[in-house]
Amino acid sequence: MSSANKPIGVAVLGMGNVGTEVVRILTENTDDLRSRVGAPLELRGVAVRDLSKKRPGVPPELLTDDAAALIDRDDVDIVIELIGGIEPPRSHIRAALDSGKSVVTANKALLADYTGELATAAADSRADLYFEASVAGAIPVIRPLMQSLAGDTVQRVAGIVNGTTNFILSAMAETGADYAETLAEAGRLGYAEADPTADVEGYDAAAKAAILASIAFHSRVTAADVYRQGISSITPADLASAAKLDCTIKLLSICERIVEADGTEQISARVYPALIPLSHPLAAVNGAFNAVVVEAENSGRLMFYGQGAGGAPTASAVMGDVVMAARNRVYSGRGPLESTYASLPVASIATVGTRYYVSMKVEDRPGVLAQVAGEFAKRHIGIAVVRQEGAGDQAQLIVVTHLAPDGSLSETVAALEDMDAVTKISSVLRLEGTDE
Ligand SMILES: NC(=O)C1=CN([C@@H]2O[C@H](COP(=O)(O)OP(=O)(O)OC[C@H]3O[C@@H](n4cnc5c(N)ncnc54)[C@H](O)[C@@H]3O)[C@@H](O)[C@H]2O)C=CC1
Ligand SMILES: N[C@@H](CC=O)C(=O)O
Ligand code: NA
Repeated sequence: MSSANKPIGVAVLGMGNVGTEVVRILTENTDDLRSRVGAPLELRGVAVRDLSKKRPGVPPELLTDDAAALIDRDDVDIVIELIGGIEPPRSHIRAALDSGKSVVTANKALLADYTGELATAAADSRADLYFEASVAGAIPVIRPLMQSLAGDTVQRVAGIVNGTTNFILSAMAETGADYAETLAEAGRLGYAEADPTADVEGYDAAAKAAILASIAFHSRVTAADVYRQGISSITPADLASAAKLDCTIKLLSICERIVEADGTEQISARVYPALIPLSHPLAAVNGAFNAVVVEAENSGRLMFYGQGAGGAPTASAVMGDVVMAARNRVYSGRGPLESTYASLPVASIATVGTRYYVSMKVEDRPGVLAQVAGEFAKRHIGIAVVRQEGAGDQAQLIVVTHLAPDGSLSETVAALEDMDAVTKISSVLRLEGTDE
């Protein structure tokens, strides 16, 4: 048998939402995959946690609960990690890479903090580490950033990168659906993480922002570098208020190159729910769909859109990586290596400027509006819109600002909280996607 025909042995770790679909594609599409790779892709085994669970369509002799032994087999060339979380995936991936096996993973939580370690292990043993599925599910975004845009200078990567929260916010905005029920449905549909706190508190989107920023800006950004705020405090009242301003609310992930007047550069990486105008392209991204807008110096603006979560869409991205890794083994190629030469520092959120929406309960009496406006004016924050909703005890004052530094806005909110006439700060949200 020539080396071009030698089978490539594949091991799958984890058979949940994504693993089940990957095993299905590997077993259903063997002929096409063989033609595309240039050699048969042979499934050697599937590591699962519970051997007693029925797995229709999977030959029982392929199932094992000993992932380490499966990885160690001589006839395994590519390890597909779909367990999720830090351990045991980190140890399994290290074991595979250290022994020269290629790894494909969808594990953004792990990559956000350990890409450095894993990429070094891959480089040392000349193995490949692919992770297209880790950001925005089916949407090709890692490969475009790492390869297609490798000759350009990326300025901004921003968008919606968490399907679960987008599914929840879309349902709340469209039908007034209940937050908890919609989250449970996202779990049933295979969108949510094993612990959905990762989704709703923005950890998942922050991990993805860290991965995107690292690649886009050739630097090492970890999850802890990303400013993060989730959607658990967004209320139906916020969405209704946003609608009155011709806006909707989306959980945004924003990675930007900040260039100071003296030419020094920093990265801003942040995740938060924000109002965006209904006319903005991201406002039309609903359900578990994701969209990523990339702006680079020479390419201009590029928009990537598609299914950001779910078993089959995510498996599509995993399988694209598996074919790449397999071809590299057949034809002695190499996948792209980590690039961190720029080592740009990450800016503090306090220095980042955005527009704000502040909603507060105030006493309904003369002079309050002037007092509130005065606190914004003291810190040189311009007000674009002031609106009162309701009256008496229910009076709600909405203030939308012009561009303001995060630090000044935080000081203003603290001062408003101290005012007798302000009984409650109901929400402080950012407003993105407008011209100023
Ligand atoms: N579900 C989705 O839409 C997407 C998921 N991902 C990522 O893909 C990975 C897998 O996600 P899902 O399939 O949704 O998770 P899941 O929780 O449905 O599946 C994980 C599976 O791994 C099994 N498992 C746990 N410990 C194990 C062990 N020690 N050995 C073998 N199996 C073990 C669990 O029993 C479970 O069946 C995660 O890293 C997730 O963040 C990435 C993009 C989208
Ligand atoms: N839980 C994640 C799954 C895909 O990455 C999400 O909802 O986006
Ligand atoms: Na992707």
